[in-house]
Amino acid sequence: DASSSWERDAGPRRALLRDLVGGGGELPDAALELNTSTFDAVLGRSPARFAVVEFFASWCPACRNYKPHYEKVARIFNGANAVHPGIVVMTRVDCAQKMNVKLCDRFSVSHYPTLLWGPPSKFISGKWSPEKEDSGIQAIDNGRTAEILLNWINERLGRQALKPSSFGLQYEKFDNENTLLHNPSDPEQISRAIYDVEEATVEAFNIILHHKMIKPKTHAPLIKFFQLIVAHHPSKRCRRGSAEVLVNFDDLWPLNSSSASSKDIDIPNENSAITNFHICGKEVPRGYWIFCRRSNNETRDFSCGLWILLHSLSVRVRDEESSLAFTTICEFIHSFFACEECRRHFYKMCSSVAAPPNTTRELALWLWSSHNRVNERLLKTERESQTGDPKFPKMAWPPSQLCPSCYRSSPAKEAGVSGGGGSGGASFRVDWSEDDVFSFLARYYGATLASSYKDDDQINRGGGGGDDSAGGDEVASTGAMAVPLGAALGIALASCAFGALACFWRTQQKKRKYFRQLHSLKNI
Ligand SMILES: Cc1cc2nc3c(=O)[nH]c(=O)nc-3n(C[C@H](O)[C@H](O)[C@H](O)COP(=O)(O)OP(=O)(O)OC[C@H]3O[C@@H](n4cnc5c(N)ncnc54)[C@H](O)[C@@H]3O)c2cc1C
Repeated sequence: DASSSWERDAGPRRALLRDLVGGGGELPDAALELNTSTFDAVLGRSPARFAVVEFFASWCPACRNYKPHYEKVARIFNGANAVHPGIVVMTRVDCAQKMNVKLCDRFSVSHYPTLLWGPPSKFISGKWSPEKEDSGIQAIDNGRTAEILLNWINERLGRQALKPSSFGLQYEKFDNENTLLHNPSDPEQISRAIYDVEEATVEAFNIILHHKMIKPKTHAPLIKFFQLIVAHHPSKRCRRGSAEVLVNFDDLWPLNSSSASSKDIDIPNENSAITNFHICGKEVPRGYWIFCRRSNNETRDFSCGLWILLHSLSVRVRDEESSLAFTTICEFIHSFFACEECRRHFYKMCSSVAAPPNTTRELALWLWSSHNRVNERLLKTERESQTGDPKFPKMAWPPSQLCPSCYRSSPAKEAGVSGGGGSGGASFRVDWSEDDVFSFLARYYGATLASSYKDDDQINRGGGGGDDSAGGDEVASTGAMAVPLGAALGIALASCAFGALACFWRTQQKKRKYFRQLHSLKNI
């Protein structure tokens, strides 16, 4: 029968697979990492009857935490030491790599990680979309843990009578390593985090474009987020660059009423107008992570920078803007943070709020406590899977070294060193003094974050050059801003009200439409 023939052929399959993965098959990872140029060839040569492809993004923290689970299953089927080689080939594709963007598009990857299952031949030059049932490829809707994924695979193979019995996991014991350093953030460094905030802003925008995330239903959340960053981004060149994109938004991504809710909005191609817009200016640093720099290869940077961007926005909005800023941040993360677990959890936290924040203080504290809840959850996950950055363990934040007065009582269990634990709500069972926390956040993500921007920009990058340099400009976004974008926009921005900016933008769009109509009438 099918299962015994699989066992009989295990030897040749093993040899073939070893060949396939190269040399002695001693790969650091059991799952095969594929890219655009190897995808079809490797799957085409695979002796396996089925393939699993994990589409992930190297910046996606949830994908990193998922990797040990996926690897556990991959080790059963792939590689020289596989117990059941050649039945299923387990692969992964990094969609964050530019060269793989088209490949990921072919399989309609809209969140990470996405797991697809099917015969290898169906993947070769194949396509998949959630609406197409007949492609021979199927989404693995729940493969959250190694156990669940293996059960799913067992079930599929059982249907095909392709397995001798259910494959089991051989669990490795994870050391509960307790050697993470207690390393609270250096207060001096936060002023340099503004470069990371710029880089995260650019990265977020690139991801949105590359993943064609601008659709009829995400149009409004993106416009609102642009309005928020035009008014309150801590970096002047990001405020200026995003204002230019915002003013041209309707031309770049026209919302055709006939495309209503389902069709994609056409993504501008490489040669189109969008390449003329630089959301944070032309000189924005790339790959320069300072504050968010990782100590090993797997963590931090973009997601760390994104948090800091959100915190820096939260302390800059005005009381009367806080409710709108809250929904804007929630909708932005929900629509555009392609880390599936992250956006789901974050949205849950947004939805569980009884009433939106009414003041800057409420908004900043809500974001801070939500971040601490994420820290608390991840502290446990990262310890179990050893996927955290050992130099930057998750902790109840701010640690007492940064803000002693934030702690009402002695922070015995602070900083996650003791395991944090705690079931109850925000933040590691710390008795916080919220007034002090707010003052600290306002200082830390407000003035301190922007404090050395000017000097650093001039000294470290020779001023960045030209208009895009943040160099001789005032940095703080709150209060009056003068962005040289023409009188009308200048007036709207000078009022620096994010709500007013929304009104202005609508008026501006109407005016543009009116002039366009006038122009076409003249042509007639
Ligand atoms: C909105 C959002 C939701 C996320 N959800 C998930 C998830 O569900 N699962 C997952 O695996 N990953 C999630 N992540 C990623 C995760 O939170 C971290 O960003 C990632 O693990 C990198 O951690 P880090 O050590 O750089 O510190 P980060 O948590 O990224 O924090 C960056 C910096 O912010 C400061 N900070 C820390 N805590 C606070 C706080 N409470 N308030 C203010 N400042 C603080 C510290 O200086 C820290 O270095 C999410 C990220 C974002 C932006």
